[in-house]
Amino acid sequence: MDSLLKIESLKKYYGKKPNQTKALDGISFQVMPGEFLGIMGSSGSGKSTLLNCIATVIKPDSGTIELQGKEIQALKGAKLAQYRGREIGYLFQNFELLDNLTGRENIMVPLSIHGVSEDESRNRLEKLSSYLEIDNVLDKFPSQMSGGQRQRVAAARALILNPGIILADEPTGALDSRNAKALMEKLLGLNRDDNTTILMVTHDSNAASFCKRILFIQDGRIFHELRRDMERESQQEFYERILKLMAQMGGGSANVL
Ligand SMILES: Nc1ncnc2c1ncn2[C@@H]1O[C@H](COP(=O)(O)OP(=O)(O)OP(=O)(O)O)[C@@H](O)[C@H]1O
Repeated sequence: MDSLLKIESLKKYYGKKPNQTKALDGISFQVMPGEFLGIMGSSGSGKSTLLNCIATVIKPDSGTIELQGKEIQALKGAKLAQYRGREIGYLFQNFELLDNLTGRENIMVPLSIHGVSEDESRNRLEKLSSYLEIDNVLDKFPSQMSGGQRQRVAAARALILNPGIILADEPTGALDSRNAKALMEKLLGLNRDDNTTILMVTHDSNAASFCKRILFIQDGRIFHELRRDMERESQQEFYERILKLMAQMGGGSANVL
Protein backbone atom coordinates (compact mmCIF):
# COMPACT_ATOMS: atom_id res chain seq x y z
CA MET A 1 0.00 0.00 0.00
CA ASP A 2 1.28 3.51 -0.82
CA SER A 3 1.76 5.91 2.05
CA LEU A 4 -0.52 8.91 2.43
CA LEU A 5 2.14 11.14 3.94
CA LYS A 6 5.86 10.62 3.45
CA ILE A 7 8.42 12.64 5.39
CA GLU A 8 12.01 12.21 4.31
CA SER A 9 15.17 13.53 6.05
CA LEU A 10 13.39 16.61 7.38
CA LYS A 11 15.66 19.20 9.00
CA LYS A 12 14.93 22.51 10.66
CA TYR A 13 17.61 24.35 12.61
CA TYR A 14 16.96 27.60 14.45
CA GLY A 15 19.65 30.24 15.02
CA LYS A 16 23.31 30.20 14.13
CA LYS A 17 26.21 28.19 15.50
CA PRO A 18 27.23 27.88 18.30
CA ASN A 19 23.73 28.63 19.62
CA GLN A 20 21.91 26.57 17.05
CA THR A 21 18.84 24.50 18.00
CA LYS A 22 18.31 21.39 15.93
CA ALA A 23 14.52 21.35 16.18
CA LEU A 24 14.29 18.68 13.46
CA ASP A 25 17.45 16.79 12.72
CA GLY A 26 16.70 14.36 9.91
CA ILE A 27 13.23 12.96 10.55
CA SER A 28 11.84 10.31 8.20
CA PHE A 29 8.58 8.41 8.53
CA GLN A 30 5.44 7.52 6.62
CA VAL A 31 1.77 7.64 7.51
CA MET A 32 -0.37 4.99 5.84
CA PRO A 33 -3.99 5.67 4.82
CA GLY A 34 -6.26 4.97 7.78
CA GLU A 35 -3.45 5.10 10.34
CA PHE A 36 -3.79 6.64 13.78
CA LEU A 37 -0.24 7.73 14.49
CA GLY A 38 0.95 9.42 17.66
CA ILE A 39 4.02 11.58 18.14
CA MET A 40 5.39 11.84 21.67
CA GLY A 41 8.49 13.49 23.06
CA SER A 42 9.68 15.79 25.80
CA SER A 43 9.10 19.52 25.71
CA GLY A 44 11.29 21.10 23.03
CA SER A 45 11.90 17.83 21.18
CA GLY A 46 10.52 19.20 17.89
CA LYS A 47 6.91 17.99 17.79
CA SER A 48 5.26 21.33 16.99
CA THR A 49 7.96 22.19 14.47
CA LEU A 50 7.20 18.92 12.71
CA LEU A 51 3.44 19.56 12.59
CA ASN A 52 4.02 23.15 11.48
CA CYS A 53 6.23 21.97 8.62
CA ILE A 54 3.51 19.56 7.49
CA ALA A 55 0.94 22.37 7.81
CA THR A 56 3.26 24.57 5.64
CA VAL A 57 3.43 27.17 8.43
CA ILE A 58 7.20 26.63 8.75
CA LYS A 59 9.57 25.96 5.88
CA PRO A 60 12.08 23.20 6.65
CA ASP A 61 15.77 23.75 5.82
CA SER A 62 15.93 20.50 3.88
CA GLY A 63 14.09 17.25 3.32
CA THR A 64 10.78 16.47 1.68
CA ILE A 65 7.12 16.16 2.69
CA GLU A 66 4.88 14.37 0.23
CA LEU A 67 1.12 13.99 0.50
CA GLN A 68 -0.13 11.29 -1.85
CA GLY A 69 3.15 11.46 -3.75
CA LYS A 70 3.07 15.25 -4.21
CA GLU A 71 5.82 17.40 -2.69
CA ILE A 72 3.93 20.01 -0.69
CA GLN A 73 6.72 22.57 -0.64
CA ALA A 74 6.32 22.96 -4.38
CA LEU A 75 2.63 23.93 -4.01
CA LYS A 76 1.71 27.52 -4.78
CA GLY A 77 -1.39 29.70 -5.07
CA ALA A 78 -4.67 27.84 -5.39
CA LYS A 79 -3.02 24.42 -4.98
CA LEU A 80 -1.40 25.49 -1.71
CA ALA A 81 -4.72 26.91 -0.47
CA GLN A 82 -6.41 23.65 -1.43
CA TYR A 83 -3.78 21.65 0.46
CA ARG A 84 -4.00 23.82 3.60
CA GLY A 85 -7.75 24.10 3.60
CA ARG A 86 -9.09 20.85 2.22
CA GLU A 87 -6.50 18.13 2.35
CA ILE A 88 -5.57 18.78 5.96
CA GLY A 89 -7.87 19.23 8.94
CA TYR A 90 -6.45 20.85 12.08
CA LEU A 91 -7.37 20.20 15.67
CA PHE A 92 -5.55 22.22 18.32
CA GLN A 93 -5.36 22.24 22.08
CA ASN A 94 -7.18 25.54 22.50
CA PHE A 95 -10.10 24.88 20.16
CA GLU A 96 -9.47 28.07 18.16
CA LEU A 97 -13.18 28.68 17.68
CA LEU A 98 -14.36 32.14 16.68
CA ASP A 99 -16.12 33.64 19.71
CA ASN A 100 -18.67 35.67 17.79
CA LEU A 101 -19.90 32.74 15.70
CA THR A 102 -22.22 29.94 16.79
CA GLY A 103 -21.10 26.33 16.78
CA ARG A 104 -22.80 25.75 13.44
CA GLU A 105 -21.22 28.87 11.91
CA ASN A 106 -17.80 27.85 13.22
CA ILE A 107 -18.14 24.44 11.62
CA MET A 108 -19.33 26.05 8.37
CA VAL A 109 -16.40 28.51 8.11
CA PRO A 110 -14.22 26.18 5.98
CA LEU A 111 -17.17 25.56 3.64
CA SER A 112 -17.67 29.23 2.87
CA ILE A 113 -13.93 29.80 2.42
CA HIS A 114 -13.73 26.97 -0.08
CA GLY A 115 -16.97 27.78 -1.84
CA VAL A 116 -18.71 24.54 -0.96
CA SER A 117 -22.48 24.90 -0.96
CA GLU A 118 -24.26 24.47 2.33
CA ASP A 119 -26.59 21.92 0.75
CA GLU A 120 -23.72 19.75 -0.28
CA SER A 121 -22.40 19.50 3.23
CA ARG A 122 -25.64 19.45 5.16
CA ASN A 123 -25.59 15.66 5.35
CA ARG A 124 -22.04 15.66 6.58
CA LEU A 125 -22.83 18.30 9.21
CA GLU A 126 -25.80 16.29 10.41
CA LYS A 127 -23.81 13.08 10.54
CA LEU A 128 -20.85 14.67 12.30
CA SER A 129 -22.89 16.61 14.83
CA SER A 130 -24.90 13.60 15.76
CA TYR A 131 -21.77 11.41 15.98
CA LEU A 132 -19.87 14.01 18.02
CA GLU A 133 -22.95 14.72 20.18
CA ILE A 134 -23.01 18.44 19.53
CA ASP A 135 -26.52 18.79 17.99
CA ASN A 136 -27.69 20.67 21.05
CA VAL A 137 -24.88 23.26 20.98
CA LEU A 138 -24.90 24.12 17.27
CA ASP A 139 -26.76 27.36 17.95
CA LYS A 140 -24.73 28.31 21.01
CA PHE A 141 -21.67 30.54 21.06
CA PRO A 142 -18.36 29.06 22.26
CA SER A 143 -18.62 30.91 25.59
CA GLN A 144 -21.91 29.07 26.22
CA MET A 145 -20.37 25.62 25.66
CA SER A 146 -18.38 23.36 27.96
CA GLY A 147 -14.70 22.69 27.17
CA GLY A 148 -15.51 19.21 25.88
CA GLN A 149 -18.30 20.56 23.65
CA ARG A 150 -16.01 23.28 22.27
CA GLN A 151 -13.39 20.71 21.36
CA ARG A 152 -15.95 18.45 19.68
CA VAL A 153 -17.22 21.45 17.67
CA ALA A 154 -13.58 22.11 16.69
CA ALA A 155 -13.30 18.46 15.68
CA ALA A 156 -16.41 18.81 13.47
CA ARG A 157 -14.89 21.89 11.83
CA ALA A 158 -11.66 19.95 11.18
CA LEU A 159 -13.66 17.13 9.60
CA ILE A 160 -16.36 18.98 7.66
CA LEU A 161 -14.46 19.03 4.36
CA ASN A 162 -13.50 15.38 4.74
CA PRO A 163 -9.74 16.03 4.67
CA GLY A 164 -7.22 13.36 3.78
CA ILE A 165 -5.50 13.68 7.15
CA ILE A 166 -6.20 15.27 10.53
CA LEU A 167 -3.27 16.99 12.22
CA ALA A 168 -4.02 17.11 15.93
CA ASP A 169 -1.74 19.09 18.25
CA GLU A 170 -2.39 18.16 21.88
CA PRO A 171 -6.15 17.87 21.24
CA THR A 172 -6.82 16.75 24.83
CA GLY A 173 -4.43 19.28 26.40
CA ALA A 174 -7.12 21.58 27.75
CA LEU A 175 -9.62 18.87 28.69
CA ASP A 176 -10.18 17.05 31.97
CA SER A 177 -9.66 13.29 31.88
CA ARG A 178 -13.34 12.46 31.29
CA ASN A 179 -13.67 14.84 28.34
CA ALA A 180 -10.26 13.78 27.03
CA LYS A 181 -11.35 10.15 26.99
CA ALA A 182 -14.66 11.04 25.31
CA LEU A 183 -12.86 12.99 22.57
CA MET A 184 -10.32 10.22 21.99
CA GLU A 185 -13.13 7.67 21.72
CA LYS A 186 -14.77 9.81 19.05
CA LEU A 187 -11.50 10.21 17.12
CA LEU A 188 -10.90 6.47 17.39
CA GLY A 189 -14.39 5.79 16.05
CA LEU A 190 -13.81 8.06 13.05
CA ASN A 191 -10.49 6.33 12.41
CA ARG A 192 -12.03 2.86 12.68
CA ASP A 193 -15.35 3.43 10.93
CA ASP A 194 -14.54 6.17 8.38
CA ASN A 195 -10.87 5.28 7.88
CA THR A 196 -9.94 8.85 8.87
CA THR A 197 -6.14 9.21 9.00
CA ILE A 198 -4.93 10.98 12.14
CA LEU A 199 -1.49 12.30 13.07
CA MET A 200 -1.57 13.40 16.69
CA VAL A 201 1.05 15.08 18.85
CA THR A 202 0.43 14.44 22.53
CA HIS A 203 2.02 14.48 25.96
CA ASP A 204 -0.81 12.40 27.31
CA SER A 205 -0.06 8.66 27.47
CA ASN A 206 -3.75 7.93 27.91
CA ALA A 207 -4.53 9.73 24.66
CA ALA A 208 -1.54 8.08 22.97
CA SER A 209 -2.84 4.63 23.92
CA PHE A 210 -5.67 5.15 21.39
CA CYS A 211 -3.07 5.22 18.57
CA LYS A 212 -2.03 2.23 16.51
CA ARG A 213 1.59 3.38 16.42
CA ILE A 214 3.62 5.99 18.29
CA LEU A 215 6.86 7.67 17.28
CA PHE A 216 9.00 9.05 20.07
CA ILE A 217 11.05 12.13 19.22
CA GLN A 218 14.08 13.42 21.09
CA ASP A 219 16.33 16.31 20.01
CA GLY A 220 14.71 16.46 16.60
CA ARG A 221 15.17 12.76 15.84
CA ILE A 222 12.96 9.70 16.04
CA PHE A 223 14.51 7.45 18.62
CA HIS A 224 11.82 4.86 19.20
CA GLU A 225 8.61 3.46 17.77
CA LEU A 226 5.86 1.52 19.51
CA ARG A 227 3.29 -0.37 17.48
CA ARG A 228 0.18 -1.79 19.06
CA ASP A 229 -0.59 -5.38 18.21
CA MET A 230 -4.24 -4.74 17.36
CA GLU A 231 -5.12 -8.46 17.43
CA ARG A 232 -3.59 -9.42 20.72
CA GLU A 233 -2.87 -6.29 22.75
CA SER A 234 -5.54 -4.42 24.69
CA GLN A 235 -5.46 -0.66 24.90
CA GLN A 236 -4.59 -0.98 28.60
CA GLU A 237 -1.61 -3.22 27.79
CA PHE A 238 -0.45 -0.74 25.15
CA TYR A 239 -0.83 2.10 27.66
CA GLU A 240 1.36 0.17 30.11
CA ARG A 241 3.98 -0.33 27.41
CA ILE A 242 3.98 3.43 26.70
CA LEU A 243 4.49 4.17 30.41
CA LYS A 244 7.27 1.59 30.62
CA LEU A 245 9.09 3.07 27.65
CA MET A 246 8.79 6.54 29.12
CA ALA A 247 10.24 5.30 32.39
CA GLN A 248 13.12 3.62 30.52
CA MET A 249 13.83 6.82 28.64
CA GLY A 250 15.44 8.18 31.75
CA GLY A 251 13.92 10.71 34.03
CA GLY A 252 10.70 8.70 33.92
CA SER A 253 7.45 10.24 32.84
CA ALA A 254 8.53 13.65 34.11
CA ASN A 255 10.84 13.78 31.12
CA VAL A 256 8.03 13.34 28.67
CA LEU A 257 4.97 14.76 30.35
N1 LIG B 1 11.09 30.31 16.24
C1 LIG B 1 12.03 29.70 16.93
N2 LIG B 1 13.26 30.24 17.11
C2 LIG B 1 14.22 29.60 17.79
N3 LIG B 1 14.08 28.37 18.36
C3 LIG B 1 12.89 27.79 18.21
C4 LIG B 1 11.80 28.39 17.51
N4 LIG B 1 10.73 27.56 17.55
C5 LIG B 1 11.11 26.47 18.24
N5 LIG B 1 12.40 26.60 18.65
C6 LIG B 1 13.19 25.61 19.40
O1 LIG B 1 13.15 24.39 18.68
C7 LIG B 1 13.03 23.27 19.57
C8 LIG B 1 11.79 22.46 19.20
O2 LIG B 1 10.63 23.24 19.49
P1 LIG B 1 9.14 22.66 19.31
O3 LIG B 1 8.20 23.77 19.63
O4 LIG B 1 9.03 22.01 18.00
O5 LIG B 1 9.12 21.56 20.46
P2 LIG B 1 7.89 20.70 21.04
O6 LIG B 1 8.36 19.29 21.09
O7 LIG B 1 6.65 20.98 20.29
O8 LIG B 1 7.77 21.27 22.51
P3 LIG B 1 6.49 21.40 23.51
O9 LIG B 1 6.07 20.01 23.84
O10 LIG B 1 7.05 22.12 24.69
O11 LIG B 1 5.43 22.18 22.77
C9 LIG B 1 12.99 23.87 20.98
O12 LIG B 1 14.28 23.78 21.53
C10 LIG B 1 12.59 25.30 20.76
O13 LIG B 1 13.14 26.14 21.76
